[in-house]
Amino acid sequence: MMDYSNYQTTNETETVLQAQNLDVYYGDFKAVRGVSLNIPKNRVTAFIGPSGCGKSTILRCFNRLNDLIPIFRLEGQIFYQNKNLYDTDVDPVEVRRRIGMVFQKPNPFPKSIYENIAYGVRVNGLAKTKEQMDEIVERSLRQAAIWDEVKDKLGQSGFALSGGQQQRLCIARTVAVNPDVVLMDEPCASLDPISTLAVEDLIHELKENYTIIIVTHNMQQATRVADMTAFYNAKAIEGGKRFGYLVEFDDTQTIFQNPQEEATQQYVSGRFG
Ligand SMILES: Nc1ncnc2c1ncn2[C@@H]1O[C@H](COP(=O)(O)OP(=O)(O)OP(=O)(O)O)[C@@H](O)[C@H]1O
Repeated sequence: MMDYSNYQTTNETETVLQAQNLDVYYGDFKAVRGVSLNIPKNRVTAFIGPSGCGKSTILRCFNRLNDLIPIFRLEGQIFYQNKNLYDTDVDPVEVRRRIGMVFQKPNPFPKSIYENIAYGVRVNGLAKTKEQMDEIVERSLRQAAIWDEVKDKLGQSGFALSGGQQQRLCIARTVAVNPDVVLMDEPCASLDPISTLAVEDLIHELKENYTIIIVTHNMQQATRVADMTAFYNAKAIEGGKRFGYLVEFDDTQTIFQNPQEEATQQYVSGRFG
């Protein structure tokens, strides 16, 4: 298996997250094997690959979200700014503030638009006054390119928005607590094409301030939004199970136009399986 932990990208930049020889187990089942890669700062990295190759599993390892699954176990290391994320003195709640997550289905809180943003800001003690809170709410909604659509109805329920607006509200909620990294697990999977383009435009803008990792099944989307692309594959083992592994990680253009591995070539050209 290829080891990309020392891989230098052509868009050379600082590394924010580094996975080293990552194995992930669900109970006795080793779902992901031997993943090593560096995630570059202020870039968009896409994870692509067939169903079950472990894209979401690996993504969730980066903010310790799998800790919530009792049978989950990880071997190997993940370093976040050179600190092992799984060290015993690391607080997973603080990890999830600094490494935020946007899910496949928009999941606003059953609260007002304003409160969807204010809640996390308040819990994290990031606003001292009402004015500061108002400022953070506005700035976050502006960053998520939804301010103009909601500024006159901040008191209305988040559920009253369209799916695409709800997803941008969830992105605003994520950036409101000043993360470094935003993980996105198929963020456009439940959106129509217009909303998808709005979220993709937003991803372009967000990378100025944040590092983004996006899982996507849509290869055009990877070519539109990602600087780097990691292609994972799944290999069959005894008992009808499959494990996921990293096949190739490179600039998006190289992955789509001139990959090193035959399997990558087949996947990106749609000749797969
Ligand atoms: N909570 C869980 N408990 C047990 N096994 C799990 C759990 N979550 C994922 N798996 C297994 O881990 C493997 C990787 O799943 P994962 O969802 O990470 O893949 P994926 O590439 O994101 O797939 P998809 O593209 O279909 O979302 C699969 O074999 C899956 O069945």
